[in-house]
Amino acid sequence: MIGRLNHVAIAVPDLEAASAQYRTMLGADVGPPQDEPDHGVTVVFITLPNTKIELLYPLGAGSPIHGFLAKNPAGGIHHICYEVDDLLAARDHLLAEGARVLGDGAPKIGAHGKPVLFLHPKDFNGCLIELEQV
Ligand SMILES: C[C@@H](C(=O)O)C(=O)SCCNC(=O)CCNC(=O)[C@H](O)C(C)(C)COP(=O)(O)OP(=O)(O)OC[C@H]1O[C@@H](n2cnc3c(N)ncnc32)[C@H](O)[C@@H]1OP(=O)(O)O
Ligand SMILES: [Co+2]
Repeated sequence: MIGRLNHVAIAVPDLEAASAQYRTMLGADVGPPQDEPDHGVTVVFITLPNTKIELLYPLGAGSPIHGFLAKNPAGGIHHICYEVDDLLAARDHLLAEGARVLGDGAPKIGAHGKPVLFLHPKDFNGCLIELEQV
């Protein structure tokens, strides 16, 4: 069911510093900050030859990454995103298997303009999973 790795997301305490570090120290192709108010985050995408890195910074008081950054003040890997062909079929399969789909179960439009869903980290070995329909 899951296909390619779309991105690995890293929550960071300073988006500008992290962007500059990837650009100058690691020599990466770093995009501009992009506010995602529906998701409560500002994101910066870094394009690698085989996948993307998503730097995450909280946006607004209700950001879902506030708790994570409080527990990990230096930042840390926040989620990984796998591509799927049919997000609703994937969701229904996962629910039938007993996995928890976060939020109300309805896909939201993600940072790439495609529908996304998140799966509870406690159901997947401590790793928050995002599924993106491609
Ligand atoms: C723009 C878009 C895109 O790419 O298109 C994005 O990625 S938006 C990316 C941001 N959006 C999201 O993350 C949406 C889905 N996320 C959520 O709904 C939330 O962040 C939850 C995953 C439910 C966590 O919420 P919250 O931190 O309030 O819950 P909590 O403190 O009660 O945490 C429950 C337990 O899960 C752990 N926990 C929390 N966040 C975690 C993470 N990212 N990875 C692994 N474990 C995590 C906590 O340490 C805690 O474990 P212990 O009990 O053992 O201490
Ligand atoms: Co993401």
